[in-house]
Amino acid sequence: MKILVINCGSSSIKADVREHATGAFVARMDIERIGQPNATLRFDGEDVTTDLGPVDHEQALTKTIALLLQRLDNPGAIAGVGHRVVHGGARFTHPVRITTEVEDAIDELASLAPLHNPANLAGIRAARKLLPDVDHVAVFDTAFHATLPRRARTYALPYAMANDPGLRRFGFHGISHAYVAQRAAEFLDADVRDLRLITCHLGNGASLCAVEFGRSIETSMGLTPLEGLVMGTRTGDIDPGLLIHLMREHGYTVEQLDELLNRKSGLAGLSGVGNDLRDIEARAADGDDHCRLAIQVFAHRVRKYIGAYAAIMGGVDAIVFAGGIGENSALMRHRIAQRLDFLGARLDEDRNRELQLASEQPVQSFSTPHARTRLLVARTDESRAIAEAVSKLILKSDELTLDQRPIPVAVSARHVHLTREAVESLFGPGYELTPRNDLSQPGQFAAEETVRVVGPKNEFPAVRILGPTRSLNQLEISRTDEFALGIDAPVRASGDVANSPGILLVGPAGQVKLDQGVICAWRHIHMTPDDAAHFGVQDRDVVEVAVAGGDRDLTFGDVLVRVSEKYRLEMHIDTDEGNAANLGRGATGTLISTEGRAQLRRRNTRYDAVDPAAE
Ligand SMILES: Nc1ncnc2c1ncn2[C@@H]1O[C@H](COP(=O)(O)OP(=O)(O)O)[C@@H](O)[C@H]1O
Ligand SMILES: CC(=O)OP(=O)(O)O
Ligand SMILES: [Mg+2]
Repeated sequence: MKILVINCGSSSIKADVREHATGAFVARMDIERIGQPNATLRFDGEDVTTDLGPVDHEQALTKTIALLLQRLDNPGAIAGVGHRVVHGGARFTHPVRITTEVEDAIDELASLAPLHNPANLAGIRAARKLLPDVDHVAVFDTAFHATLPRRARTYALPYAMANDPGLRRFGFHGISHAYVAQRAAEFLDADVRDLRLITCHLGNGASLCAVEFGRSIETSMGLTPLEGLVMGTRTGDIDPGLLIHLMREHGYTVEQLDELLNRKSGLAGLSGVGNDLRDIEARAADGDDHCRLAIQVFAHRVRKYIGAYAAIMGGVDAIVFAGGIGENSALMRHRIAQRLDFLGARLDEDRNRELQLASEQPVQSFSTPHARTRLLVARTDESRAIAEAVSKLILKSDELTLDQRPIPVAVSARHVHLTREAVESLFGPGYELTPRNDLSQPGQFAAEETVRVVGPKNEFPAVRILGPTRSLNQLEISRTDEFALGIDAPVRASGDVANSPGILLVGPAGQVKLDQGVICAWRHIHMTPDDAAHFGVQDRDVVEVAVAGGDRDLTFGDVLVRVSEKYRLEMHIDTDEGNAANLGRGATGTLISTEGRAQLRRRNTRYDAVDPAAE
């Protein structure tokens, strides 16, 4: 199976055709200087370049894709196209098939990755037009960091802002960090799940990642790819007070700050000779002080982060360098890795200087033989990682696609459903409930009205009524509520109230004593027949759902599937279950397994005692 991988940068396009089983390159094409008077095209790393004239991403791809495919024996063999997308926001935590709706979502994130997402999207749109008959898959830089614990991904802003799922630290270069961590583990003959690694992706963009037992737990980029290390043209960390100062005292506008921090700073800004470290190193060797300073500030920042990440993980088994700078600059590696002996990492100067990566040796060590912490260089290969993700998704969906549609999770607080009769007894004859807000399930609403619920031990003064009225009264509470009320409620599917305990409800116009109807709701997923077909499940199946919400990942067993045309895809859990998984109320929209994808496993158990008419 051949996969075309497209990585559109702001001024470049890299397009590779890879054989998915071996990762071998079948053909490759590099286009550079897009947006300048003369963009250039080069195939298979050859020395000859062809001029393309002044082209944008779409024009460049339109002119060249056919030429690239002509270089294949069988151009029709392309099974799928993978696109690197830098910002996937809170929504995209695993690779997805691209639809127009996914394109729009990528577009909405453009302001958070101004150097990247617009270019990524231009490439996607052009490629989908040129190759309309194959699957296009977006693979996100942010996805690997979906496991960042809350303490690492939260900015210390006022709580409501800090808790906004769109205002967190996301992290980038995840495709590379994950790939490099895996390769390093193989080199060390260990399982990545047993290792604490610091991966240093030092390219034009640069970031570090603490990969603890296979998962990203801290990374240097944040909401945008601007936080953290010094980069080719980006500042990395800077006192936010400096921005306020520039705005107040020097009248900087938003556009000017964006330009300054993203495009005019970093190695290019300090050195004054551009963002290519090779040029900067050459000038520094000739005594240029600006270039020396650029190198010192860059290396100092990386060292600082390495120390921090070792502290966070309580130690480190290997520090892995990758990216154009990490793989090629022995000088920069030396500056960064010298005097790390206190961490158990002792640099071998000769090995560092002589080290050359090759395709047969994509990972090499440059620490002294018995160092406790290994120093490694690993060749990163984002396009191979993307090709693997795309082929995995295509192969999987050819079997049974169980994992693509994320399932929103809603946490239900205690509430009550009432019959028309009960509403009239509590609020007066002819009384109609007043809708307060719509619920996600079509036609359902939370009412303005509440009732007092009186249990043997305690009472709840105001329990929300959910409308419209139903054929049965039903009070849904959590296990914790049971203790408070002093009542033993069984775990039941909605509508299945036979032999459940009763309770006293009190309203402004009267009270209703229920003989039965108090249940602890059986966690369940509402879905349409289309969702059910997608997941390969039927109404009343019992499944397992893995959630990665807060920093308390959890797999829920015994989740009941409810299928109806009237439903919308959503899983309902109660407050105890939500707290156990650290899920914010209604906040976390998707279910993901520990691998970063929703997981829905069919089990043999079927539950047949539910009355389908009750809901
Ligand atoms: N031999 C080398 N010595 C020093 N720096 C190098 C060398 N080769 C590449 N680089 C640097 O690597 C950086 C580009 O890294 P790369 O990972 O290719 O960038 P991108 O993020 O655009 O993919 C540039 O700063 C370049 O100067
Ligand atoms: C996210 C990022 O900085 O990517 P790149 O290194 O390709 O600029
Ligand atoms: Mg890069």
